[in-house]
Amino acid sequence: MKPTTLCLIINDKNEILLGRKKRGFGVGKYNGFGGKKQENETFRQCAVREIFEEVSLVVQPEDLIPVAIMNFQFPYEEELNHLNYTYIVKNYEGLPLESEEMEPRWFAFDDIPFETMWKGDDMWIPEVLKGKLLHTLLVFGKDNDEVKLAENTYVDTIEEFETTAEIAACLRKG
Ligand SMILES: Nc1nc2c([nH]c(=O)n2[C@H]2C[C@H](O)[C@@H](COP(=O)(O)OP(=O)(O)OP(=O)(O)O)O2)c(=O)[nH]1
Repeated sequence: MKPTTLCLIINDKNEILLGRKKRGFGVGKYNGFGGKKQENETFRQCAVREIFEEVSLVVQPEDLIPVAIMNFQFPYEEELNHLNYTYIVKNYEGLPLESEEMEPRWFAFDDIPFETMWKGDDMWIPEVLKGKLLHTLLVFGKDNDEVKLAENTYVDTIEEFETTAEIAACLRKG
């Protein structure tokens, strides 16, 4: 199960920065910024690196606010399964720039383009934007697109671990 990160960047006008993915898995969809964690880095370091690579913003690891542990399950293509830390980011330096991977755009919270995003996003992103902390399970169908099961568990804190085994154990506890 691969470890990944996802970052929802928010400005002081209460807009969210999303990127339209230009290539690879999820191409064409708007999403937060993030990707696979490398072995030599922590989840927070991964998030900081991915934000810089994908949209040229500089974020300090301590300015990442963990808001969800996402369990993305693809039963028809299990190598796509991933456990993910999602962060909200309110402190960043620089201006968002388009990269080879992402074309960024700010959206008002009531204008998030869920119709051009991953299908389950409308059931959990609004919750974390409201300040809720979540453990979320999303199970995708045969086309790796349709959502077969979506389950939010509301939690009091997001515990941070560095191995997928520890994260999986934490999710089993609820
Ligand atoms: N918002 C959202 N993102 C999803 C969902 N399902 C899903 O796989 N993703 C995203 C999260 C990750 O950015 C990506 C899968 O991880 P990945 O590491 O293979 O893809 P990537 O191309 O973004 O990563 P990388 O090459 O930059 O490391 O897909 C979903 O339901 N909602």
